[in-house]
Amino acid sequence: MVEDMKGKIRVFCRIRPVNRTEAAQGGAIVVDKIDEFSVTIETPRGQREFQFDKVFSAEASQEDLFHDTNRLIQSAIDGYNVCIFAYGQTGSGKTFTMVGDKEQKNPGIMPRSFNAIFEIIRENSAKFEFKVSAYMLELYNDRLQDLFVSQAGEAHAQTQSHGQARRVEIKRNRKGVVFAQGAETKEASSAQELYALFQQACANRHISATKMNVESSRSHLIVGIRVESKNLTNGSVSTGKLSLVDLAGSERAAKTGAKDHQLKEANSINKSLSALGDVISALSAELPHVPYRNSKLTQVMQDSLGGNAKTLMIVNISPSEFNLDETLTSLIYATRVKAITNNAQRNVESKEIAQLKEVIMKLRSGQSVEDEDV
Ligand SMILES: Nc1ncnc2c1ncn2[C@@H]1O[C@H](COP(=O)(O)OP(=O)(O)OP(=O)(O)O)[C@@H](O)[C@H]1O
Repeated sequence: MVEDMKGKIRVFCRIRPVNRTEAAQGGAIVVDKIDEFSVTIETPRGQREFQFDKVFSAEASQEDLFHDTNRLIQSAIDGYNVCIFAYGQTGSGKTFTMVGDKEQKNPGIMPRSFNAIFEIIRENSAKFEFKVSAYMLELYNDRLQDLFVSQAGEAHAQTQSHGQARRVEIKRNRKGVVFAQGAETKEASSAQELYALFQQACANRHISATKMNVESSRSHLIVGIRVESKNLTNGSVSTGKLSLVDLAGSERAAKTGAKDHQLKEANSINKSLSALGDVISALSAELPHVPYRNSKLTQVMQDSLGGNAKTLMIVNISPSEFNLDETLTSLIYATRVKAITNNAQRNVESKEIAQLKEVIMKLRSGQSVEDEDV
């Protein structure tokens, strides 16, 4: 059974507090939240106003933001394909929003989602049986890295298997849901376990960044959580996916003074983000061809943009005059995303289909099948 729900991608705008560099420069504050849905920006050519599904001021807490995000976690458990992603220039607060601060005094959407998933599971455990599994990837210079495979481990595996590192490839199933073929998927039975997996992934991300002598925030971080729930009354099985994406910064190379490998990296980030921009333009203009295949990032996000997902974009911006150009660009970009329509579908299979799939799995793995299995 598939339940359809057409809807626009929702876009939140979050303004971060003025930082020390900006304060030291003494630049003016040019961004203002004028009501719950509107933000203005003072440009040399006059004031411009932008509307979003919600605007969060610099005073908004992580709880405030999650309060408005929480419903999507329930949707993922109900069998929808959900994507939440943060977009914005470097230092605009994407990682703060998605992950939180380093000490986790102010956890962001990812750790809060882990807790919320298992809270909902606990509340429904009398009627449903749940299975939660996750994959965690980073995308750097258009290369996908499985964050459950440590760099050191991979180097070892490469020598062991004559240089054959496992490749992660982005594929789509019959229903158009994206999955990462070749990526390790790990099960978690509590929020703590899921968070421990996330920490392991972050540690591997850090190792890989150090080896390449780059900041880990120069890569895109993709966390995919699959929630399978079996209705104990009628045996139907629903499968939802929650994708949480912390994109790399969107600033121009010229301003940051990037050189050599930094330039290559900035170009690659710009390439993937501009491919994302092209996809967004094509979708918002309802063009017949959408160039998803132009980068790995757009392939990863294919089902979240114009696909079958319920998607939320959080555009993070700086309030300061110093970042005026980038902020304006981000706001224009986010406005285009708002125009994209997705067709959210709930993935539920009847008891009979779920049983048949189990039988096929057993047969494929060489197990015997009993009469009562069919
Ligand atoms: N809403 C906020 N409240 C308090 N501090 C914030 C907020 N947003 C961002 N910060 C702080 O600003 C700094 C930069 O934020 P963050 O690292 O999240 O930016 P980013 O957009 O992820 O940058 P990059 O693209 O380089 O990864 C961090 O020290 C972060 O803790």
